[in-house]
Amino acid sequence: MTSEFPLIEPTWHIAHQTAHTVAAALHSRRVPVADGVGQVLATDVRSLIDLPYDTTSAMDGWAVGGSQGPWRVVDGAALAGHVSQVTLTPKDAVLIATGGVVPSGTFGVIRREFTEVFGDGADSFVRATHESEPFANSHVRPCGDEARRDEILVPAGTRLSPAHTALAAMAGHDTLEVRCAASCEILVLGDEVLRSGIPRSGQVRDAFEPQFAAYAALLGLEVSGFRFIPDTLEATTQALATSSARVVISTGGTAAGPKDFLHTALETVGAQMVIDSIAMRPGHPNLLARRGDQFFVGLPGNPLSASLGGMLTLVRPLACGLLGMELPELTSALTSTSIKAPAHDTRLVPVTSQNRSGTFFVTELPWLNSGMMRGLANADAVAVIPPGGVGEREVVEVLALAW
Ligand SMILES: Nc1nc2c(c(=O)[nH]1)N[C@H]1C(S)=C(S)[C@@H](COP(=O)(O)OP(=O)(O)OC[C@H]3O[C@@H](n4cnc5c(N)ncnc54)[C@H](O)[C@@H]3O)O[C@H]1N2
Ligand code: MOO
Repeated sequence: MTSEFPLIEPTWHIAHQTAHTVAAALHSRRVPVADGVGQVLATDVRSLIDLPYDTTSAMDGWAVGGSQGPWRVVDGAALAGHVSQVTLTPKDAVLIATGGVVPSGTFGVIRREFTEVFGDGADSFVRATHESEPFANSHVRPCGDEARRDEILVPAGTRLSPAHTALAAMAGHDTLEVRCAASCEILVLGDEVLRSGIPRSGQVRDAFEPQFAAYAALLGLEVSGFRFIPDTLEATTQALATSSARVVISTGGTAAGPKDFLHTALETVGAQMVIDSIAMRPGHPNLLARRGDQFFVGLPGNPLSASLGGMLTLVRPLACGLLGMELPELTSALTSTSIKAPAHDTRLVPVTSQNRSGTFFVTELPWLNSGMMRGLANADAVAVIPPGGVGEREVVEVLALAW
């Protein structure tokens, strides 16, 4: 059987899509509902009840049986947590609390401050003091108003927010089925990288340790380790061979320089190339390889190339695929000025975006050399510029940042 891989220098769109397609969703596990926040839902959450379960009052006041008062006060107050057994006739009223189940025969509820009670004992009456209430079903929250039993409330593949877990609990769930996290290890290759202090001639401050563990976590990966690897074939091979993480991200060593060993090391450990460089700038040398169900993503040493070509183009869709989430969506915007791109490569461009009367305009930032981070640090989105570039006020695709 011949494999469709490796893809050598595919287009940016194919690389982005392929990194998602090759990842099969991981197993799932059951967690208490509150622990679901931040996790990715593995199965749809359906309502286990008609929500709300009861027809209740939205106000403290009086449930009345008809539109015309005064109404005689009857016993059997409908307080929250207590179901009144009363059946109201059109001339009856019963005390009701917010959240109380409305008795049968209720025409509507009048809030307490819009009423007056007169008489005493068995001859107590209530009258309305404002014309606005009651009306049919005033302040009544009908059963099933928010959802019907079995209705899908949160679809599988959603990263759960606090509001999602609250909704799931209100719909009767104690536990939720969420995706197991994909473990991830980050290997920083290179002799010249300095982990702290002021870089001197021949050195660069490492751009990856300060961002990638948190960045990978934002993508839903569970970072199990971070290792700095010297620039030798042995050390690189050894690092790849000993990593048991599901996703191994390396930085540096992707090009053809005298100390760029990544391709050879990947071959030595038996990894099969899936994507070998991408027709994009910056980020051309990014690669994706796999060994069984383990993925290796090789990012270039240049910080912007690693962020745009590696994290945004390969690692994010891969993480989404492993977590059973959709491929990150591309939206569209208009360019506020022309943006250049090479004749045969897609260019990823950090931009700022402005909403002008409902239309989004994107503007290219300065500082976009592949060794820089200042442009991306000031961006709120990334524009995907097709080969050849675009003019002013042209439609372009836009990717949201992960943060
Ligand atoms: N002859 C060729 N040379 C290069 C090519 C090519 O096709 N042919 N491609 C260029 C492109 S494009 C890129 S991108 C880089 C890729 O470089 P590598 O992945 O091999 O990475 P290094 O050579 O190790 O480093 C490149 C650059 O990045 C700096 N770096 C490395 N690690 C870090 C770090 N942790 N933090 C900050 N900066 C880092 C390093 O000092 C270099 O300046 O290759 C081009 N060359
Ligand atoms: O791909 Mo390199 O990132 O153009 O500098």
